[in-house]
Amino acid sequence: MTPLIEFRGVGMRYAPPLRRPVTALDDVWLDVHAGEVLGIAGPNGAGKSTLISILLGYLRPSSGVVAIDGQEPRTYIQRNGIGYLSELIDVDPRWTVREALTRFATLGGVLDAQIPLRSHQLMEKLGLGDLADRKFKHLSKGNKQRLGLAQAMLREERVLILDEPTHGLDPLWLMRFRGIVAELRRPGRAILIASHNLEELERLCDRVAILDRGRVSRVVEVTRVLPQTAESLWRITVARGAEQLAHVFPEAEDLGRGDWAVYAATLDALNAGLAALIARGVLIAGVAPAQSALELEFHDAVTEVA
Ligand SMILES: Nc1ncnc2c1ncn2[C@@H]1O[C@H](COP(=O)(O)OP(=O)(O)OP(=O)(O)O)[C@@H](O)[C@H]1O
Repeated sequence: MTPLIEFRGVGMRYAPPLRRPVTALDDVWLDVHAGEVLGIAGPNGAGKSTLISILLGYLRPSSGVVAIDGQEPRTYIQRNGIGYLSELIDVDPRWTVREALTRFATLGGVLDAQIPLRSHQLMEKLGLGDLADRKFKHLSKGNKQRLGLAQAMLREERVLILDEPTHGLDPLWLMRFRGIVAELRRPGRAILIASHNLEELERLCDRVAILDRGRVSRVVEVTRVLPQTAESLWRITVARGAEQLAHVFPEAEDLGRGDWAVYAATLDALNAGLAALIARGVLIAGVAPAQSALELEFHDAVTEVA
């Protein structure tokens, strides 16, 4: 199956006047298929924004080829449009939420007759209904982010790019956002999410590309299967009987607030240890990997810069 988005040996070198050139992307190969949600992670300066700018047609790569549905990004976007949530949405501070959405819809080519209903639906979905007449300058950061999401969803584009989409969202909207992304999934659509929040990416994406200093260091298939490494670190939360821990897990480390870090080589060993603790009267309130599988991959993939 041909990917909907293709990066083929893409390089990007900035050459700012009077400053040393910077290689922001170096030989990037990446495919995103229709129906897929792909995460982009990487430390500061890894090249995430540059990659997105190239995909949006704002920048032309210095080398290699980027194609959306087999076309050069600008050509594809002129013909089909693209859903895009920028890291920080910025509009005329005097516009109300309704005005902003209407203008975005007009610019995006939504038919005039469909704009009121479409705007209304999205304002309701994103909890902006009561804020429809509030000016942009009076919106909180989270409200602005939800307005940004609404504008990115105005049209049923096949490509959706979300740059730090959960920035500023409160815990309630963070949870709702997962449902929104699930709803946005379509067999014919590719969704790209750039974020520093690995936990979010792990929940939302099928695969996560980890960028490090301009290169795709690795692409991680995200599964909800717990890591089965030779030696795994687990966080267990103990409601009662913590003094028993050292008998079963001699290297248990107190993380505070009832949380303990314990090593167990396998899931079987972990379960045997938990059973032994329960037999000793320990009341366990929670068990989770101390680091998620994606966090472990991220730390392995990203080399520390001295
Ligand atoms: N316009 C520019 N001119 C010169 N160098 C630039 C320019 N834009 C980005 N860079 C450099 O390119 C590299 C990649 O930057 P980019 O903004 O793409 O990274 P990022 O992964 O999005 O970082 P962050 O997580 O901090 O937003 C960095 O070294 C950055 O300093």
